[in-house]
Amino acid sequence: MKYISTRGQAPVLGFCDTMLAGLASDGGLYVPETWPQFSASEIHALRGRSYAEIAVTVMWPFVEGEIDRATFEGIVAEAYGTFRHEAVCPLVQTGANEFVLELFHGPTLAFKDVAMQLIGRLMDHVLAGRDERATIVGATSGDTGGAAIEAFAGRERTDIFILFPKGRVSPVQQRQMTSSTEANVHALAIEGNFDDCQGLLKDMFNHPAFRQSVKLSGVNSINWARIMAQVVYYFTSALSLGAPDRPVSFTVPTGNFGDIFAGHVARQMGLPIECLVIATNDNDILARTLETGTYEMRGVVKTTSPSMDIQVSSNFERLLFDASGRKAEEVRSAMASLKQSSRFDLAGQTLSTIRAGFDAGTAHLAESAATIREIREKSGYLLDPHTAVGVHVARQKVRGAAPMVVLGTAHPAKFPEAVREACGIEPELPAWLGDLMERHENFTELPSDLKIVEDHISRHARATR
Ligand SMILES: Cc1ncc(COP(=O)(O)O)c(C=O)c1O
Ligand SMILES: N[C@@H](CCOP(=O)(O)O)C(=O)O
Repeated sequence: MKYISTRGQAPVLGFCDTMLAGLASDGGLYVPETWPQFSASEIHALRGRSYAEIAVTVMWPFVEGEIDRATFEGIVAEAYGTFRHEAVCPLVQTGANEFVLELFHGPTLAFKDVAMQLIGRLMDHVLAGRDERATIVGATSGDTGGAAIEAFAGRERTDIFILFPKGRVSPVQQRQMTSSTEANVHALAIEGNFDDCQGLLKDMFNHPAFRQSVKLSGVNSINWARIMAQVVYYFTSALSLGAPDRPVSFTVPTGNFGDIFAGHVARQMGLPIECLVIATNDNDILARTLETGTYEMRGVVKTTSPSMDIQVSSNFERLLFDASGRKAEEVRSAMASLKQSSRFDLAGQTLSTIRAGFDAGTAHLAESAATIREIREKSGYLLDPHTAVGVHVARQKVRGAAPMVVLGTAHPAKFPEAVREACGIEPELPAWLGDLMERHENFTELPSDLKIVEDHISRHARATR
């Protein structure tokens, strides 16, 4: 498979170079040249297979020709062997026709583990084959950082620097990022919000001298490999609920639009998905965009679902590209307008295409707290505040007979305060993470200043030596 940039002005790359590049050199995001197709009978044949087997089949067209099949199978089996549930991503029924897809059985209790556990191993494999090193820089609103650190800690060929917004992540999320004892891990607390961290990251990618000198690579969902790994659980869950004979809908708690874009990819590949519902918290830029046709940034509001406190939703660019009929000039003009005036208008046809496949809704603070309480009372199930945003929105959007799957993006114990305030119960960390909050913290505080952050990374990255 070859990969092209959404802005149409970067070199066409194979899978390994796309994964190592992270962001395209023209500032765009890489997407596959075409969507692989799975027929109904090919999807049917996946029924009853293990998560790892389905993962290999679904991802193979994206990596074929670049990684040997047996090696890929070994890497996938090892990655999902780290999950503490035999099904890897199990489904739990929470309502009459409503299910939560638990994506938080990995090492850091967040859906990010699904992709990170794979990418850490894939990158190692590719870098070893080339005898190269890389410097991974990531921006996080809380969960990506912990999952990336867990996946890359102690790896010989990479150093990892994670930029997180100081004071805006939960204490559990912070400790997951700051308590590693490995020398290749660097947690950086940035004065600002997640958008500032992501802005710094994109500026580093758009700075060729720095990018080259540290051999910059990224593991945010701007990296295609992240999306590829997340496509798999749409297949596994839909299969469990009767696909391909019965369509399924998904509601996805959304911030950077990576997780829901993976659902779009699954649908483009042939999985019968009726509707993809975007669920936002009070940072509702995407819900407003679908309603008004204008993507317009406002300030970031602090909520109880901090990982979704985002305004610049990077992967929306990938959807824009696809929904416009893959017109790179339309994407370039939208992104130029966003940079200049913090807004852009969607072209009429692009907006209609998006509205045909997606719906969107918002859960305000009190609504997500009420949802945690209500589900706990009625079914005994404890939601984290991000998943609660999803369940609240899903319940406003139910239509037709298709089962509604809400993506359960984090374990409630990552956000004990918000859960306790909502329903009076303080969720506990699993025993194997029981000492997390006693572990020693190690991080560096930096201002939101590109030069200062780049200098810090250059001084500590081994790839520069
Ligand atoms: C717990 C949780 N839920 C939802 C999201 C939103 O996912 P995405 O950024 O892929 O839209 C995130 C962050 O990415 C998260 O950490
Ligand atoms: N919510 C995310 C923000 C970054 O998202 P990513 O999917 O692009 O890595 C987080 O938890 O950091």
